[in-house]
Amino acid sequence: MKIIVTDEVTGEGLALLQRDPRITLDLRPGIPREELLEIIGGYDAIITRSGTTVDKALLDAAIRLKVVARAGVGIDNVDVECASAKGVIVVNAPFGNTNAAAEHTLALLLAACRKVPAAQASLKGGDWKRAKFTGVELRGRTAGVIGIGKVGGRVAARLKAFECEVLACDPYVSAKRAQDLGVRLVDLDELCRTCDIVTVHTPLTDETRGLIGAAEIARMKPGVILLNVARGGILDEAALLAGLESGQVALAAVDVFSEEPPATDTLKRLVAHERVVVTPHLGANTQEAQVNVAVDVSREILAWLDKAPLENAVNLPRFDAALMGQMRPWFRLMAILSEFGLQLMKGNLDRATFGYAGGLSHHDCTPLTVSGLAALLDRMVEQPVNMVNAGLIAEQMGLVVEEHKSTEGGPFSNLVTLTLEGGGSSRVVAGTLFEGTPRIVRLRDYAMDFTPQEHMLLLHYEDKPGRIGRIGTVLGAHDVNIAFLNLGRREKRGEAMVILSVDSPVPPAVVAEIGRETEAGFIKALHLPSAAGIG
Ligand SMILES: NC(=O)c1ccc[n+]([C@@H]2O[C@H](COP(=O)([O-])OP(=O)(O)OC[C@H]3O[C@@H](n4cnc5c(N)ncnc54)[C@H](O)[C@@H]3O)[C@@H](O)[C@H]2O)c1
Ligand SMILES: O=C(O)[C@H](O)COP(=O)(O)O
Repeated sequence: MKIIVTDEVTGEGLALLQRDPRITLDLRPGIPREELLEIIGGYDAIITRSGTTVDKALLDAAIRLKVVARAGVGIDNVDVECASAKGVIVVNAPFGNTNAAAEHTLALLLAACRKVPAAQASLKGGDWKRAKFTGVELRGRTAGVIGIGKVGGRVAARLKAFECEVLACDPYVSAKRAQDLGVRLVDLDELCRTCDIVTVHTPLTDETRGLIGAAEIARMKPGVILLNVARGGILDEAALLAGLESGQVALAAVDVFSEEPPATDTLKRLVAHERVVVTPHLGANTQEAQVNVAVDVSREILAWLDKAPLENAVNLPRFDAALMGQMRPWFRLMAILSEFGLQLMKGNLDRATFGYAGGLSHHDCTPLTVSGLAALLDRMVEQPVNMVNAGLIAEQMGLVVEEHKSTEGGPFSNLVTLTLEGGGSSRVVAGTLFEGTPRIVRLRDYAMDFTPQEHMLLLHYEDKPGRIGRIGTVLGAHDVNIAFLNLGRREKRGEAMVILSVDSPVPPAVVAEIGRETEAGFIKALHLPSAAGIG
């Protein structure tokens, strides 16, 4: 696996990858965009921070790319939708820099309140001035935290330690979350009207862009203190500058900008404003956080290589790690059933129904459905399909996907049934695991029992003496060795479903000959790479 690292990601955290003989790691922090576009096609994974824009143009050029790993939490620099459509997994490190960002928020707030940067510059410049740098205290003030997720929650707790009354606005958290943090949940309007300090800690989304703009600032208390250590643009920068210039905003602290580095006139004036404390997106820049996030994304990449569950994939359906662990042995059966069913289909596939019976039905079987669907579609469409893009591709194709559950598995403690419908017909194939090995136990309405193999021959005919002998004779005459045979039928001399596994592919002419010899109503040679553990 070839991995390119395009931002400053600490080597200590990447050691896990460097030690792995399967991996070649190219450290190219700060690589110019044009050069990256030229070489990205040779890489399987990219590790970034906020400094690299992983947009459609980059993803289009990244023909080999499997994983985008963001060594940090914010993924607004990654076109996740485009990555998903291409089946590229996007992972991040959502927890590793939380504390660093929360501490930095408080560092900036205190620095702004006590005029630390200006006082330091004055002293280092040779002055000894004190009155000019008289500050304000946090104790007794009302602070409003917008977004009480991982960072905002920690900021709220720290503000309380400074004896602030803390209000929070977050429409997506439970009352219990606010209660546990000891903060009062209010709406944005009340927060704006009542707080002395307002700090934003939401992700940057269409909903939060400009969440605090001119109208909100105008509603705030004169002399309000504003902070943005989340993402540039949540706190509208032009409105903030106007608020500072009018005196409505007394102090501000900004770590993040809508354009980094800040280049527009507004941003330059904001950075230069004497009542603003600024840092160049340093919220996550602690030694601890940088090791954390680098280790976290390295683990995710190794998990991907080992086909183990990913914990922080942002565009994989989110499954509990324990559930994925339990479901993993079933993935191969899902691939086999899908491949088997699809090879029996005649027309276009309109509907795929995944049925789970017995013990399995007590679990969330979505991982199985998604992996079965991915296996189906991977054989139907040209682009690679995996659990990331399977749902999207099914939707684009107009394929109806259904899941049914029943506690009743008949003689089986667990049973998976795949029904494929299309072109006016349907195909049913069911299987289970015996001691961890996939077995097919039903074809259409015939009870069967066989371990699927790479090369198989399936026939349906009227059961008469000598037919199996003829199959053996024809195959023998063409040097095709039979490994196993299983026959399913409902009554003596009735119709029979016969499946044979053979050591080598059965040529089409031999298939036709067996069909004639046995007067088969249906005969098909099947090739199941997934049964051989391939694909
Ligand atoms: N400056 C830095 O270096 C740095 C470091 C870490 C995180 N961050 C940024 O901090 C922000 C928060 O990160 P996090 O890990 O706490 O994320 P998180 O997902 O844990 O929390 C975000 C919270 O915002 C809330 N939210 C979403 N939309 C909202 C809205 N319209 N109004 C109010 N609340 C809303 C969510 O419900 C959630 O509770 C992100 O933007 C992240 O990128 C910056
Ligand atoms: O989203 C994040 O994790 C923080 O903003 C940190 O970004 P960075 O990794 O570019 O410092």
